[in-house]
Amino acid sequence: MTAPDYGHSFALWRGAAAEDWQGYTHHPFVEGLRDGSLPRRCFLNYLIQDYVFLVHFARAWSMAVVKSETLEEMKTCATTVDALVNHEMALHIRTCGEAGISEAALFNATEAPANLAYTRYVLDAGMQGDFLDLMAALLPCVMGYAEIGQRLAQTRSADTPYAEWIDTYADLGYQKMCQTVGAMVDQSVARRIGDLEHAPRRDTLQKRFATATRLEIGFWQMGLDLP
Ligand SMILES: Cc1ncc(CN)c(N)n1
Repeated sequence: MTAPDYGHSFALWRGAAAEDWQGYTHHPFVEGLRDGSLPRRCFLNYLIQDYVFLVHFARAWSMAVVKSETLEEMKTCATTVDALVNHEMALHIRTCGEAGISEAALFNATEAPANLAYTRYVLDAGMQGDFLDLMAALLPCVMGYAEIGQRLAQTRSADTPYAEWIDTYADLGYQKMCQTVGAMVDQSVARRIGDLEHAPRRDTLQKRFATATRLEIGFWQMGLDLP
């Protein structure tokens, strides 16, 4: 399988967080989506939480619009907000709707602690830091699902009931968005701090990426550990 190109900064951050990245992208929840063994109630509970997650993630990407320094950054971040609220969430609304869960119920769902911790961590990264702090905390979410979607589309069981979920993230449109975001982050890094590998902020940014990656693991785990 050829590794998709999501940019140099992402590749550095991902490489330095390799063990956590593996734990995130190959979590038992993900394997359950791939082979179809994930219980339906776990999937629905995850989707409910993920709807709320996406609401707050859209807020974080909106903050990135505010913290942009160029029109190009602004456009890419605004497009990502649109992709989250108008496209990705459609999957959640449709699938939960088929299970009798209304959109109002999704919007008003009580956030699980792992969900709350993750989204507020990212929002805080943006409030305390700058555009790059925000990007380092946001990339595991965006690129991780792109990697998972691509791998699962190629290796899933023919009869997994989670094909629609997998296709949402394997989709060319989603993959292209990740490449655009990855290229933007490379330019944003170069513009603000030059060579990432030798920048004084290298470790801080790396830490933000690694923390968000571990919070993704916690999110999957929440999906398995039903209340
Ligand atoms: C928790 C989580 N992480 C990432 C994604 C992909 N946008 C998502 N929907 N949910």
